[in-house]
Amino acid sequence: MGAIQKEVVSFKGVDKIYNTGTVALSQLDLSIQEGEFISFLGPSGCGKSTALRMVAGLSEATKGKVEVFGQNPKDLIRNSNDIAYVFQDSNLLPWRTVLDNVVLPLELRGSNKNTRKEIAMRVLEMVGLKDYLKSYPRQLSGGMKMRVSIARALAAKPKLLLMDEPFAALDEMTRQSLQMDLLDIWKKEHTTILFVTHNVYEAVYLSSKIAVMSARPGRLASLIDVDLSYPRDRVNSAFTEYVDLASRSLEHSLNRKELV
Ligand SMILES: Nc1ncnc2c1ncn2[C@@H]1O[C@H](COP(=O)(O)OP(=O)(O)OP(=O)(O)O)[C@@H](O)[C@H]1O
Repeated sequence: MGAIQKEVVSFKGVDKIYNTGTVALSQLDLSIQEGEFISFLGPSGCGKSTALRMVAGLSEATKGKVEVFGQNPKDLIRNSNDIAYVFQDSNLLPWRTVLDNVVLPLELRGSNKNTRKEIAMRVLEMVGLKDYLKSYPRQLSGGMKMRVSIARALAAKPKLLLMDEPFAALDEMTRQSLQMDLLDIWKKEHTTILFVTHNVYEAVYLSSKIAVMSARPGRLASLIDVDLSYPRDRVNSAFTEYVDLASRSLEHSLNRKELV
């Protein structure tokens, strides 16, 4: 008998119309369960970031409802550390060391100095940077900065990690190495991850589920369960089949070609 799954995020009939008149999302319905690694895959401008921002309580639905752990995301963000957000840019404070950047969210929550350091060491070890505590962001490569950013997000032990194209600016080797580490972290921390990408290979490599979005206004074009064990082999034929499936679904959603 399977374990009972708990709903982490729900979009119910969500529309988002910006005050410029842009319809970013239309009738988005989606339920995300605890422990899932779900990717939003879609063309540029289809509303992926808009959807993520709503989950983070940074933007509100024009119509419909977004809930996280059954609550309004704005309230949840205000009252808990349950949600953390990692952006494409690492957003580190240049005048703070690696350690001081990572402890920042804990500092803001008022936890004591020893606890902060202990937690920071743990998460920096997880991302392979425990020897860089005293370095400044300018002394790090792009991949290392992103690792610090991920460590900072993990420091508050979030139950839900939101990631908006975090590896988009990195070279392919660095991207692949961070993808592997992220999967290890996901397994270790038992967190739920909502990941935005427009890279089909990245979505198939990482996700337990892929939400393919259609071109603007963004709707859910299809939901793909990626039934492959981890770690995944990028040259395996089953992997390639999922890449084909997701690519065709994307193409279909752009109305360029009908599904065969
Ligand atoms: N604050 C805003 N005000 C007005 N329009 C906006 C705002 N934010 C986003 N949009 C518009 O809403 C649409 C969806 O944007 P969004 O950033 O969510 O797409 P996306 O799928 O994440 O794109 P990309 O992959 O290029 O980052 C776009 O047409 C964008 O121009």
